[in-house]
Amino acid sequence: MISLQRCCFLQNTPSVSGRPWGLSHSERKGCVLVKVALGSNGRSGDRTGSVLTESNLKEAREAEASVTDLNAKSMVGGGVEDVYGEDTATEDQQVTPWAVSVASGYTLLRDPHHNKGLAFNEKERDAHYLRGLLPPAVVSHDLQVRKMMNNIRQYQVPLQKYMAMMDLQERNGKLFYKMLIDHVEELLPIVYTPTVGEACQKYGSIFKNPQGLFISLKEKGKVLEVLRNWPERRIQVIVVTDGERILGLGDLGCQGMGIPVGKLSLYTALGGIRPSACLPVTIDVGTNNEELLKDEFYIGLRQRRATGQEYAELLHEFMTAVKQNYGEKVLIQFEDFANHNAFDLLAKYGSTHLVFNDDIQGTASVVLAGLIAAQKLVGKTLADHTFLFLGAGEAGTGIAELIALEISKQTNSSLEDARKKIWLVDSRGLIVRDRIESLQHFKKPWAHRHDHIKELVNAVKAIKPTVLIGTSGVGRKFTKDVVEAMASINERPIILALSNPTSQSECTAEEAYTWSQGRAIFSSGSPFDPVEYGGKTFVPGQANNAYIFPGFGLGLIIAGAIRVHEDMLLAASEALASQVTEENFAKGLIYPPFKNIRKISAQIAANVASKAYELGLATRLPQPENLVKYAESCMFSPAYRTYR
Ligand SMILES: NC(=O)C1=CN([C@@H]2O[C@H](COP(=O)(O)OP(=O)(O)OC[C@H]3O[C@@H](n4cnc5c(N)ncnc54)[C@H](OP(=O)(O)O)[C@@H]3O)[C@@H](O)[C@H]2O)C=CC1
Ligand SMILES: CC(=O)C(=O)O
Ligand SMILES: [Mg+2]
Repeated sequence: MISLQRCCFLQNTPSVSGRPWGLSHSERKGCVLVKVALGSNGRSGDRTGSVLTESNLKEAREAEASVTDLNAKSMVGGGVEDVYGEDTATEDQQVTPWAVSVASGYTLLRDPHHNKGLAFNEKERDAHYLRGLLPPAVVSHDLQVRKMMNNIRQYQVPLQKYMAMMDLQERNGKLFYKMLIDHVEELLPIVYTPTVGEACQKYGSIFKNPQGLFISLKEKGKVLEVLRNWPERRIQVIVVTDGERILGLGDLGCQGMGIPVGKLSLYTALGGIRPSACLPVTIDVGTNNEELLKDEFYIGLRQRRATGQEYAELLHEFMTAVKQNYGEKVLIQFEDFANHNAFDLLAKYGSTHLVFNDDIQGTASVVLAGLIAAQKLVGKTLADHTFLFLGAGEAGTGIAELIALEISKQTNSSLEDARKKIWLVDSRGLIVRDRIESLQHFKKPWAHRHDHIKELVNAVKAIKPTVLIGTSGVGRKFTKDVVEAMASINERPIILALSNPTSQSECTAEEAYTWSQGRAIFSSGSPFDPVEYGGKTFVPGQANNAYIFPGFGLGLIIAGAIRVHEDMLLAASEALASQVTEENFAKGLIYPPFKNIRKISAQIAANVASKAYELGLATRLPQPENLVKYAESCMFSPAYRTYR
């Protein structure tokens, strides 16, 4: 049967009568209703497949005709009859949420997947009932980008730029992605760190339309149904957070949604995954953030975080439902979970699902790439270095473990031996053997024999690291003393201040270069502008997992990988390191610029896919001959399509 009661989008509906929207103009006249074929259980049928068939089209037309009749009752005396009862409706009066679904005319202009705005050509304006809905000018995609960039640049406040970009994403997806691809270095700090951090802090106030799925404790027992409410069926990548450790900003509860949304827009712009294949998810189990719990604009569950069995059950239901709904090969990226859950989730689902923890694994891969590249600048192999971390959580121990793995492979030594050159400091000081009993499990491998040291500067003086890495989530911990100590030990100290957003960075680029008299090789998690020091310009690099996860995910997808393996992380690091050019090295950079990121992502994807084939974890057979070309050919293009 045809129902007027349910809302669904027909933009993916295969053409009926050769037209993309299914109904003729006369059929659409006054069209304001959704036409959804209901299954026997009353649920809508395949919402992305052929919703309208020839047999139910007749019914749809009849249904529409009855509405056209209603619309015809416009009153002559200036008023229009309130046929929908909108003027008289009150909250306690039950009404049906009728909605529009046909992607042509006014609706087409509001469909972000197909809207082209002023770029609709004359023929399309005729064929798709756009006449009068647009001003006469027809402009190119490029001009649209120039205009939007001009608009965005007028805003002084980064959050305004962020909101303008989110509005654009909802209005015209292809324009959003073209802008992001063409101006990646300028826009990355807006849609991603640091601005996305502020957006999450204020997400309740700026929230307009759902950009992803919210799965809260209220949905326990119904997660599969919730997944089915998402309009797209062919999901390939899910980024999921529970909002407990959003960047270095702590527990932002449900408002962490900005992170999966931002990460997935990078999956598309940087890694070429189709936007419709991306699903942002926030699991809401409450928040321990008292300010948010008191905030009238907070959009999440107003309760303290569920833990233990209640937490585990919701997560398990989600993981099971994802596999059931999207199959074995959907990639689930865990993002910004607190470390007391992150390691356990990765271990629990690593053998049953295609899962990847970006904070543990993606960060590790990007830092290892930078260190491999840095060999050219400092003339040392990885095994020649001594590493000291401030912060021994997901990022810190994740990076440490991958460095140790690479050293052990390079030197043919055991992992235990390789770990000996790596030291970590947490909030209580240097991690040493005496503390082993009280350490969380992921810190234990790093508890080497040494006297207890509380202060970082003293740890630097005692351990004499050649590489100092900040993963504490706490800003300004690389003080003048600390940087000067690094500079007194090393001709070219490697200093990576990875914590995000900028406010949490362990030091600024200016501090690193100034306090080391311009000798530091510096990169940070959030971007810093170039710095003038001693008559020279220093260009800081950005050590951010955004270099890795888009290409990594693309590699898994093109190979049809079913599991993530640590050797794939090493393969991604090698690919990224190999993209650093002599020109980059000459500027002191250990990462290539983001402006070439799609090319870089294709290289990473090819290396990761190749490793998946080698490990027998790939299911897409036969293996494409040229994986780089294949990866490039699979990438989403933001070019407009021409409509019949
Ligand atoms: N650049 C990038 O690509 C990435 C950056 N990050 C950033 O790294 C930061 C940390 O993330 P993550 O590892 O997941 O967080 P975790 O919470 O897992 O780890 C934080 C670690 O820092 C330690 N710490 C906290 N305060 C201090 C302090 N004052 N002195 C010394 N150590 C301290 C904690 O110690 P204790 O264990 O004692 O509490 C803990 O070991 C965040 O800001 C995040 O944004 C994360 C992933 C990627
Ligand atoms: C970059 C990132 O993943 C983080 O800061 O958490
Ligand atoms: Mg993260």
